[in-house]
Formats: sequence, C-alpha cells, structure tokens
Amino acid sequence: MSKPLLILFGTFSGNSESCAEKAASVARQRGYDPVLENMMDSTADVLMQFDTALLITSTYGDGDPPDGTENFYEQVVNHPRFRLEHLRYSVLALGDSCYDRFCQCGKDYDEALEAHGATRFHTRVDCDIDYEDPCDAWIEGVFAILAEERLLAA
Ligand SMILES: Cc1cc2nc3c(=O)[nH]c(=O)nc-3n(C[C@H](O)[C@H](O)[C@H](O)COP(=O)(O)O)c2cc1C
Repeated sequence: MSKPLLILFGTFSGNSESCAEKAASVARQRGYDPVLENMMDSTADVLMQFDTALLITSTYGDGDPPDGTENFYEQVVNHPRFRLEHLRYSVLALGDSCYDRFCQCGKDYDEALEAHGATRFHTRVDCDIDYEDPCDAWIEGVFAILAEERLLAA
C-alpha cells in the first residue's frame, strides 16, 4: 500500500520546485503517494495532516523566505504553540554562500519544526548555487532512511 508523503516547496525562480518535483518522482518510484504543495498556496495546518514531510525552500533578501511564502513562514516559524509531535521531517535549503545569511530560511524552518516537537529524521542539507548534486544526495538519503523504517515496521 502506498504511504502518503507531503513535499512542500518555497521558490521564486523555480530551483526549489524542481528539487521538489525530483523528490516526488523518486517517492512515486519507491511506492509513496506524494502530495506536492507550493508554500505560496498552503497553510501551516497542512503539517497536521501528514506524518512525514519534506520541506524545500530557497532564501532571499536578508535571509527571508521567497516572495509569496511569507504567510506560511510566519505560521510555522513564529507560532510557538503549534505542536507537531506526530511529524517527522527533513529540510533541503537552497541558497548562495555569497550572501551573509546563507540558506537562512531553510535553517529557520528546520529549527522551528524541531522546536514544535517534530522529529528530524534526516539532517538538513544546505545547497549552494550548484544545488543539483546535493539535492540528489539529500533525496537518496531521505528515501534510504524511510526504506529502513518501513522494513522495521514490516
Ligand atoms: C536577490 C536575491 C537575493 C538572495 N538572497 C539570498 C540570501 O540572503 N541567502 C541565500 O543563501 N541565498 C540568497 N539568494 C540565492 C537564492 O536563494 C538561490 O539562487 C536559490 O537557488 C534560488 O532558489 P529558487 O529558484 O527556488 O528560488 C538570493 C538570490 C537573489 C536573486
């Protein structure tokens, strides 16, 4: 039976979306039923509906979320009473190390989800401008851990 999986992305120029689509494609190959959502069209409540979530986001401005995802960011990052003990997650952060606040938005989500009680099942990966190889490695790492957990649960 395929297992539901939430893949959320925040993007401005499309890089995070292409990583999210790649993750969704691998998920389907591995027997998951991924739900791909743009943070721009989503609300934090979606995190209550899944037990596994992958978050992929870039950073803009002075370490800020991509345009259009500010509401989602506020709801997740600045919401101290949001409880997510049921959730396991991993974050892929895209950025550019020329900027002082490298991958800050992804770092903020990673810390906030942990603070809300969620379990980080795979370490965050911070990608520089050549994001494709680290993105692929993160996707492989994420699905390797999920596969191990499935074997244990079987
Ligand atoms: C105007 C501008 C501001 C940026 N600010 C940051 C930043 O503060 N920190 C960072 O790590 N990357 C920053 N970046 C780099 C982007 O996050 C990076 O190019 C990323 O791959 C874009 O992904 P996206 O296409 O999913 O939006 C900035 C890029 C631009 C064009």
